[in-house]
Amino acid sequence: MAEGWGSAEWIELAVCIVVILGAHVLSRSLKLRNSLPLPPGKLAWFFWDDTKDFLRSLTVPTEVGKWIEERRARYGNLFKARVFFRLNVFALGPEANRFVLSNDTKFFRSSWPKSFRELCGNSCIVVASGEQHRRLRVHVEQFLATDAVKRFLSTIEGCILRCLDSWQDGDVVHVYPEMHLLAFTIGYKFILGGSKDVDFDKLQEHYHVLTSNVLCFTINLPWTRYGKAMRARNAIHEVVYAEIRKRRAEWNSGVSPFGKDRLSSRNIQLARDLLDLFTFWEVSPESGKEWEFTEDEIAQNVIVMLLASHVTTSSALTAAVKCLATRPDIVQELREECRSVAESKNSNKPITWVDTKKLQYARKVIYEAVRLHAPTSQLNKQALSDLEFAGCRIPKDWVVVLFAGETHTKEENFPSPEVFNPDRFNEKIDLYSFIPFGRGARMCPGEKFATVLMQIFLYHLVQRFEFELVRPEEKFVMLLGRPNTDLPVKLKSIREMSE
Ligand code: HEM
Repeated sequence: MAEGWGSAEWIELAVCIVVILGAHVLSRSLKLRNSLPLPPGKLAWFFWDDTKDFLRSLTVPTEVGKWIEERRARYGNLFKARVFFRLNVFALGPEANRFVLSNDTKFFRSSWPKSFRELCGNSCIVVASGEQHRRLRVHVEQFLATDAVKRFLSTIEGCILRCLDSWQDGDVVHVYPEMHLLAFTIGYKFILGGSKDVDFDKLQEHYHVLTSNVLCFTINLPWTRYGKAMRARNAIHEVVYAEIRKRRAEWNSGVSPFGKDRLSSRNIQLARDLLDLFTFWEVSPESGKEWEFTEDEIAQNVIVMLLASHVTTSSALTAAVKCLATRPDIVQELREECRSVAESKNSNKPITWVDTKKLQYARKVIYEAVRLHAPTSQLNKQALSDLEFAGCRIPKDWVVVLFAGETHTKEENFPSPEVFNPDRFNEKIDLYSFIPFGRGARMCPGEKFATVLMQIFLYHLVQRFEFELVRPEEKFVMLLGRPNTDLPVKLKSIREMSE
């Protein structure tokens, strides 16, 4: 047989057989994949059909949750829909949360609208993927690990006391704008150092323009939302560039707080803020780079961190005040805990890390507030390949949408879900039923920081004031991550009451 065949011909034959067999196996597995059905649901022909109703459910207080509930009743926990310009699978409940979040970055990348990506930048931690995300994440996690938060406690407390000192007996305060300013001020100091050279009011104004227009059509004209947001973003970039150059000039002259050393995991405690961390991180000599991160990468990251921290924390603080204002019994229990911590020390002394550990009821109040009113209610993850979940196929590039708010308010996950009951956190809670900070590889690295900040705020608030809602009948919901109301509350000073 095959007279005259040499070894080259035999190898060619073997390669052909392997290729044919491989193609056969691949086509079988593809057939199998394609034989799985897509999730149920109607894909509207025109993108606007579903988008307008979905948008209403995100922006009109009386419509929140309706769009999802109607489809869940029709199709179950997994359904498809064409919303915005993309194909989505809406996946509800803890099992879907587990599947997606425990495989985040492996099977999924985060999915942000074009305007967000262009305004925040592809190198910022929330948009970056793969190796770039991992590298940024290592830095951010190291910095936000307990030690940096511990060192920052007195600054957090100082800002909170200044806020509460401006509140007087009998005042009506608008909680959301107050919390927004507080969270922005603290974030600014923690992330950008709070330099006196920066015009704080201007910076805050630019942030306001950026955050209110970050989701929009990307038409860059002077009068469009995108045009305004881009100008605000460029102005913030200039502030950050100026600060980086100032610090690098000091470092070059050897007058920085860490002389001419670079920062690394060995001396990370010397970093004054997140900007130092990104600006002076050590570079491996082989890389040939002068600095680990470019000015643009640093600006993108510090800007997105300040955005991610203050928008969410201010919404969560407002939710906590709203929940407490309707439950004097819970305020009383919280007050007792706070007083007992204050009495265990000289109450004029700054709060310590050990004190915050004792504020366990305050922590449960916060968790319960973000369970009921999750600031980041929706997580969007784009499939990196064809996937299988719950007997259905999720095609590559489709976006899986998870809803924290929906999981948090289902009877099967939290009995009597509408009741504000911090004691439910006495029991162990299933990890994927409670996801206000996400889970998995992209879980919020600022959770510890945000929780401690909120504990300290509640610690001082309830020892100083009673508070009641000015408009108790008002519905309180999160619309695109912020409350639908400024939440006016009337204050009664505790000291005045006991006199
Ligand atoms: C109550 C306050 C907060 C809430 C509810 C919250 C919520 C979240 C959620 C749900 C995610 C996950 C998003 C995903 O899976 O794609 C996230 C990510 C993130 N959060 Fe927070 N966050 C809060 C405060 C903070 C603070 C104070 C900081 C910074 C100091 C921060 C920085 C970040 C960053 C950088 C990410 C992106 C992580 C990544 O993509 O790897 N957050 N946050």
